[in-house]
Amino acid sequence: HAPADDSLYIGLGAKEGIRKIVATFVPLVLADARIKESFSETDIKNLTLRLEQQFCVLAGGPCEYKGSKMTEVHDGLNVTNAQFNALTEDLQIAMERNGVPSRIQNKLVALLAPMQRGIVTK
Ligand code: HEM
Repeated sequence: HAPADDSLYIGLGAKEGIRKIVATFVPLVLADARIKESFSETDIKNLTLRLEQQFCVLAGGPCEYKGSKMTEVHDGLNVTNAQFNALTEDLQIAMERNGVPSRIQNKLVALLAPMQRGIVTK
């Protein structure tokens, strides 16, 4: 079969680029008054690792996501659309700060959008 399209993965800076984006993203989330409360009992090291894996897989990179299903993880957190948008905004800021072109930023955000249905429960 045809090789996987890894142009987004490359655009994000491959494994090291994704690591840096997540390393910027997580502290932004934890400082964001709109959503930080949700993460008060979260294992941040685990969250960081899972986000790296998930973004890598979504971008077409050579990774495996070994976390839980999005519906299971976020069930009971009462996540709102506004919170989903706040988190997405933080991700865009994180990508911006790491020099990711907006065309590439938009591609990752577009891949996250369909997850909204499984994450937002309120
Ligand atoms: C595109 C949107 C989102 C994505 C891709 C995403 C992705 C993830 C991933 C990969 C994990 C780790 C799963 C694991 O440990 O196995 C996680 C955990 C978590 N997410 Fe999200 N998430 C999103 C939106 C949100 C929003 C909007 C909130 C709340 C404001 C939220 C709150 C949490 C919390 C609290 C945890 C940790 C749960 C725990 O420790 O049990 N997430 N998320």
